[in-house]
Amino acid sequence: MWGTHAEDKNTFSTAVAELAVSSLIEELELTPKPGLVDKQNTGAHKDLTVQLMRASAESLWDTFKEIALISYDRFPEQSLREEIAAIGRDGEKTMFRVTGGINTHKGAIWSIGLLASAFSIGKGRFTTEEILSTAGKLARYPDQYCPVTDTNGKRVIKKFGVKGAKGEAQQGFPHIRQFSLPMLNHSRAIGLTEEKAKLHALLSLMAHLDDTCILHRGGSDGLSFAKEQAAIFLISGDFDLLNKIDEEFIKRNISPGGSADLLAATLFLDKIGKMQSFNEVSNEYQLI
Ligand SMILES: CC(C)(COP(=O)(O)OP(=O)(O)OC[C@H]1O[C@@H](n2cnc3c(N)ncnc32)[C@H](O[C@H]2O[C@H](COP(=O)(O)OP(=O)(O)OP(=O)(O)O)[C@@H](O)[C@H]2O)[C@@H]1O)[C@@H](O)C(=O)NCCC(=O)NCCS
Ligand SMILES: Nc1ncnc2[nH]cnc12
Repeated sequence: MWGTHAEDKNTFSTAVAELAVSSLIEELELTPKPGLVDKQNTGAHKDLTVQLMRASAESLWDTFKEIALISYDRFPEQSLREEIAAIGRDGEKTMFRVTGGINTHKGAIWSIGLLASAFSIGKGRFTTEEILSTAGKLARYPDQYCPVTDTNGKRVIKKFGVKGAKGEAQQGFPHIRQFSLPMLNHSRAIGLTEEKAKLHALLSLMAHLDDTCILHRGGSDGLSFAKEQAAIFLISGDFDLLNKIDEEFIKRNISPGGSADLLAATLFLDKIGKMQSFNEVSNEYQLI
């Protein structure tokens, strides 16, 4: 049953916000995640708790809804890029207010914000590939109002010559496309539980991503160690290893925050895909 354009847009955007926030919470609750906050411990983060991260995730509901609202049925173009950047920056302010200045979800606002915008541009009908490439296109427009502040990411990108969160998005999220989404689906196909499939997806990101959060805390030795440990886990398939890797990451102050954000973005796309298949089977198009 269809409503007016304004009603459809509002219903759609509410659903997008639900999907985005529930993806952040699903990532948070996935346990055991090496070096990250989860239900078992706060990983390599002395200033974070699972409650604070949940509050941060929930505070971003309006940000994702506004991004979806403003993007609905638009074209990926410079003006839209600037409009969602302004909403994203307000979202960052909200997050910092809720967390007392701690960066919990900046990378996630960026990545899921762009994907939510792309999904909304296509009014929910884009395939995963189209969402990823449209998000990449949006990210490639220059952000002329971006403040010239120094960030951990910018410092690390300059020092180590990596692409960081911006490059990942501008290239259309190659690590999601090549590693985490295929790994999630493969793990399900071989009969692993949902929890294990998501842990596989996370570790597949960690094994390949140049995570600026790890580089900032542990330099290139920290990053090489993290990638190696993730690869050892994936080859072994031994889930008990995750607790040992967690202990080691905590000792070395390693936090794969960038991989955590990309896992949340992967879960967001996965939820979209599932919802679209359900709609196809029921032979009607409805988002919620
Ligand atoms: C383009 C922006 C993402 C800004 O980028 P920049 O690199 O300058 O900013 P950072 O402040 O460093 O944040 C980038 C966050 O992205 C995550 N990340 C890292 N590597 C990757 C990667 N290869 N691919 C994807 N994502 C990645 C990472 O987020 C996680 O780490 C957080 C903690 O990091 P940090 O702040 O360094 O904190 P600590 O380690 O605790 O250090 P201390 O300071 O305490 O010592 C964690 O919370 C995760 O979120 C990076 O932090 C973008 O923000 C931007 O330009 N936005 C403008 C608005 C806009 O255009 N929006 C459009 C769509 S909404
Ligand atoms: N679970 C988590 N722990 C620490 N930092 C994060 N950034 C995003 N998710 C995170």
